[in-house]
Amino acid sequence: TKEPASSDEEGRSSTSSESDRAPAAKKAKKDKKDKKAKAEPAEEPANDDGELTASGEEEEPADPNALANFRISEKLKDKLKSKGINALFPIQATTFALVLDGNDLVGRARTGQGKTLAFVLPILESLVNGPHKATRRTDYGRPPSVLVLLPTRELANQVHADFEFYGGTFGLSTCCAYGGSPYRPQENALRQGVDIVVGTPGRVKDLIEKQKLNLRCLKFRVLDEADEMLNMGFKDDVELILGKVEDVTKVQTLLFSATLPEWVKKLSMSFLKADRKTVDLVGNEKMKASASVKHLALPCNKAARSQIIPDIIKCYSHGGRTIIFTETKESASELSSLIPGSRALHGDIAQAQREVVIAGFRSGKFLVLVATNVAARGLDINDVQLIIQCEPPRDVEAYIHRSGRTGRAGNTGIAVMLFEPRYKFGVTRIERESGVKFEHISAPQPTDVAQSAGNEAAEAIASVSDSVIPVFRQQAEELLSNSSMSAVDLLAKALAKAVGYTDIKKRSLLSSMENHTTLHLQTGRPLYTPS
Ligand SMILES: Nc1ncnc2c1ncn2[C@@H]1O[C@H](COP(=O)(O)OP(=O)(O)OP(=O)(O)O)[C@@H](O)[C@H]1O
Repeated sequence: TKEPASSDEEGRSSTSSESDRAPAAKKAKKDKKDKKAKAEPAEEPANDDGELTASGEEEEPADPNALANFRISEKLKDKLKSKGINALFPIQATTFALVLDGNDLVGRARTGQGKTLAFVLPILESLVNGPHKATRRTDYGRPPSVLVLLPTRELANQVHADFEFYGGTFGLSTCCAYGGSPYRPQENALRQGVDIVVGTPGRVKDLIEKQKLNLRCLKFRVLDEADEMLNMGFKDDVELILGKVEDVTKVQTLLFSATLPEWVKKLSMSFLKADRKTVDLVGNEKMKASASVKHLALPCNKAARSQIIPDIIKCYSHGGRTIIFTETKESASELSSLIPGSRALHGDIAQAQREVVIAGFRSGKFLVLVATNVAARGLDINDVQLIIQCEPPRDVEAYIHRSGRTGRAGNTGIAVMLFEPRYKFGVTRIERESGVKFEHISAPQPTDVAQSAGNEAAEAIASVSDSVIPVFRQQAEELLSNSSMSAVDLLAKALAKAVGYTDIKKRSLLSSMENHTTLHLQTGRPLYTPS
């Protein structure tokens, strides 16, 4: 298998048939947008199996993407509403009927636009109320009806959780099959029979070869983030798994990603039916990365990274979560040891520990994750406000997916990319290939950072109980009477000390090095060099 912990996992508007064809930190205020999807062609309401209704009355009738306008059963609608989902996002609205009506599909939309539910919802409806209802097995020991392949274990877990949550409402069972975890529970579940298997290619291949996983009753196979599976060396495994399905006419194949490089196109030509549909909500638009993310570039020497990153976090994370991406596992571990309160995540960390780290980050036990590309794809974690990339990544897809961990589901976010001043061409390359227009900023100056820390300290004072006053009053009075300063100046000093400042240092605007000063020289007349 290619999944041992050592193999690092760093590793969409037109619908057509393929056969046819430093700004000041204060300025960067978080503004939550309306999460509602904007108008995309919605389907005709339909009735199915007596369970589905399409009254349109309980939703906002004006919204063509309201749940009521789709063949979604009441049970599932209730589940969606319990998560605050009242309308489909454009990628979901555009693909729903295509999948439910039995088509193979290639779906592409920018990061954070809801591609997961774009396949989860129609698959569930198809199995329970749609075309696959009649032939779906429900007996003990049944082989799965759905196989979803994803590049990383964390992502497999996340998609598994969605299928469990939404599929559970119909009594469908799901098994998550990924490497680095014991075989036994996965094999037991498969022996008893499951409806949906979500997994990473290495482990899925192993289970097939050990004859624990049988694909003969498959109705759906889904490839999510297919290009990353190629990057991680899963090409052969993916092709082998797809090739295991004997009667491809009975299987629907769905392929979703925010990026569609060449291999993915080839894959879709070889494994999807000739009359497959393509829904590409990115298309030839220049901007391939998330448009709800503010993309910033900041010059920073390698040596200054650990000094500057905490300050970037203070200025731009607005108290939310931050993910820092490094190019190597070593630098992820090293940087995390230098940034207080952060944890590392990469492919050399044991699987059980990786799960603890992700769970801790999701629940807010710690707010800064230092990760390799293992966290670049698909991860959907609430309130990630800031992404920092320590250097321009080698390929543009990595930039698009990493920066897409923020600004999800209609929210905004900030992505800061650091670069060595002498390698500025890396920024130009990402700009050219992704369509992102970076705003160039310089390192937050210590005064900016101190100011935002001071604001926090001033807010924190409100939470201090009055019980401290009698204890500290005498010192405060002595301080005031012995000093020539005003009470306000003394309080300012006390605030500074409370947030750890005894002095304000300068920082270079060019390299972010501390105690370096940037000089801007101008002459009144042209200078000619001997050359
Ligand atoms: N119709 C909807 N209304 C509101 N929120 C939604 C809707 N659909 C999905 N979401 C939420 O949007 C977030 C992003 O969804 P998802 O992870 O599927 O995005 P994605 O397109 O797969 O992104 P990526 O390319 O990064 O994997 C999730 O938190 C999801 O719950």
